[in-house]
Amino acid sequence: MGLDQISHAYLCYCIGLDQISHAYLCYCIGLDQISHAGGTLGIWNGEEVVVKTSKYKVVAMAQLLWRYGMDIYNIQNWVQTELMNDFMKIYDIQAGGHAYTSVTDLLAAMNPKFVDYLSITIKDLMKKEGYSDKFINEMVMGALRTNYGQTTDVPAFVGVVSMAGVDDGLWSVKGGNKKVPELLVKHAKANVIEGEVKVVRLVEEDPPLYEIDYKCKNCASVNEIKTREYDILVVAKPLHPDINSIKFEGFTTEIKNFPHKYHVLTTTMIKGSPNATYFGLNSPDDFPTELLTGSDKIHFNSIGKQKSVNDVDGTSVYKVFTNTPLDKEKVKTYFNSEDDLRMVFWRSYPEYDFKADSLPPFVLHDKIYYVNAIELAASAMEMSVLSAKNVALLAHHHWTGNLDKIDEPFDVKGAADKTEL
Ligand SMILES: CC(C)=CCC/C(C)=C/CC/C(C)=C/CSC[C@H](N)C(=O)O
Repeated sequence: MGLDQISHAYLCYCIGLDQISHAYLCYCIGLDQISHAGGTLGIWNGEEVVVKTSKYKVVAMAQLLWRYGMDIYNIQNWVQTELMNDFMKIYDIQAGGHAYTSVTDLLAAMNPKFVDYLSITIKDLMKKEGYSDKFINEMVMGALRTNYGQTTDVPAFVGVVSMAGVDDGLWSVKGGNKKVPELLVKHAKANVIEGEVKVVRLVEEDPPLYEIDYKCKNCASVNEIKTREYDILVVAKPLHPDINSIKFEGFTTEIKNFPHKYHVLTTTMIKGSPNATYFGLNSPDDFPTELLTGSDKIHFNSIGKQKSVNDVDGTSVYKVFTNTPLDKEKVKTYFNSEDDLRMVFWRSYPEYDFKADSLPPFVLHDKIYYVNAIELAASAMEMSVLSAKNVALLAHHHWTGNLDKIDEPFDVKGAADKTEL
């Protein structure tokens, strides 16, 4: 999961407080919001900024209507209203205790169309829906390059999530996204043991008993290996050969890594001033808050002006996403001055270059669960949250034998009568 600075209010839902305003819930667990309203958007085609919006919402809408016609209005009705409402059904579904063993069944419970969206590209789907090439090649491509470092050839589900990720109403968590897991751990009163799991061993079969060997982080000897026993395990790390170092031992059916590739992204944070001349702008102040790019021929994916996690102004920090490392020459091209620069290479999310019709399951073995199965449909912290809740419900139902809540199609209309968790 790539943790971006932007997130949706309903994240807070995952601690099980629902049905009231999500912003209020964030407040309840001690999370404040930072608004990103008043930001501007630009699209760079490699030669010029083809569109740059005003900080005033009405003017910005008029500018986008001028360039993209009704597509800009239709996308809001379709993604931000229609599909988002379907997506939000998951909160009623999970409040009713329903859980799913496969990603496709979980998506189908929100809207069966979401499953179809795994096997058509966003480009083809949007063409079918009547969107223009200009809109797809600039706006949809720009959103995908900034959110996933990829193009409009990705499956449509991750494509629509990406479009939701450039919505005007996004906000970020004051203090940084790290506050979310920190507070969840606190509210769950979990006993956190810091260490790196090396081996998962099946020691007894029915009911299963697992032994974990882990490299202890805070032990006197750094390389000390400790062992503990568990009845239920949750894997929340991609099972991919480049990322995973956990060995599964003693299983009759082997637990293997999955073959899907992860996208290697370079994120460079630069404290400085953008080179207005290079981008054909009058001054660095004209640089848009978020500059997207409309082609995979352009070296950078996006440049975004960052808001401090503590909501203080005037930081002049820009985040540059590139698919290859950003060298000194390119930094000089894009920026006039550079007071500080930090660069990270990381496997940020899956490479969505496959037909997503054979996704990993949520259940790897009796009472071993896999949260990361969801990110092959779409990576986002909101997706991880609902996957985590699904896995928690599955574990609870398997433990208590409440199997009729698993993989049952869900009637959203009757949801209100059924909530019981
Ligand atoms: C419209 C539909 C079907 C769903 C939208 C709900 C949703 C998951 C919104 C998240 C949008 C968002 C903030 C995306 C950011 S991109 C993800 C990021 N690169 C990551 O890997 O976490």
